[in-house]
Amino acid sequence: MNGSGESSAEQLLSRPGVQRFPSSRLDLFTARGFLSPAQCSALIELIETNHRPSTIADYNGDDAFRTSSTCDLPQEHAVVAQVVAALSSLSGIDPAHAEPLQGQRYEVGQEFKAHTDYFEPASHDFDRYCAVPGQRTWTFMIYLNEVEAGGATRFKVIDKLVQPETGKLIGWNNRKPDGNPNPSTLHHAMPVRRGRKYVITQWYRERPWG
Ligand SMILES: O=C(O)CCC(=O)C(=O)O
Ligand SMILES: [Fe+2]
Repeated sequence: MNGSGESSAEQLLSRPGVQRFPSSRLDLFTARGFLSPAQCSALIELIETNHRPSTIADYNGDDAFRTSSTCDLPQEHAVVAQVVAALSSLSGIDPAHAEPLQGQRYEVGQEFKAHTDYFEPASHDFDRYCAVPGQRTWTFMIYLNEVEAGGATRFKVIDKLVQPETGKLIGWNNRKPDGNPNPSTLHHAMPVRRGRKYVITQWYRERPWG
């Protein structure tokens, strides 16, 4: 178990079904069927019963930048505990470094415009978000359903589009090999055009969450 919030290609690829996207600019991995349809429906139910408008760190003046709803998933719920443990076992990262697992719901027209998950080191809010747990290291996101139309995650710099699929995981390293934030992780949750989209996200930090 890794105590620095760090995973690796070797660790992730040791699990059957994990694939690496070929790119020298970014460490990006996918795994289909990481969660079962039953686990996905249980998580959708939790998101449906407890969500609020999403927010962003470092507000940029665009009220339409992130229009989804967010759910702080209850850690004591069995399926949430299972997912946290499964992601820790996949990544090799100590769950103490995990932020609380979050769910997102996107309705038709909702999106999260192009952004990176790390906090800008020079930003106003850096200390507020990172003083205790440090920077975000890895992101793991799981799609909980098939969206009728739209809702893909687009990695603009490497020109990769990931389509939502029940139980499919994507994960990436937010830093470059030298440890600095990697701008090639820029991604856009494209607007849903028909249906709804549900995802959960696990962000890991350099130090224990708290
Ligand atoms: O919903 C997606 O496809 C991406 C979500 C995302 O990038 C985020 O919540 O940081
Ligand atoms: Fe993101």
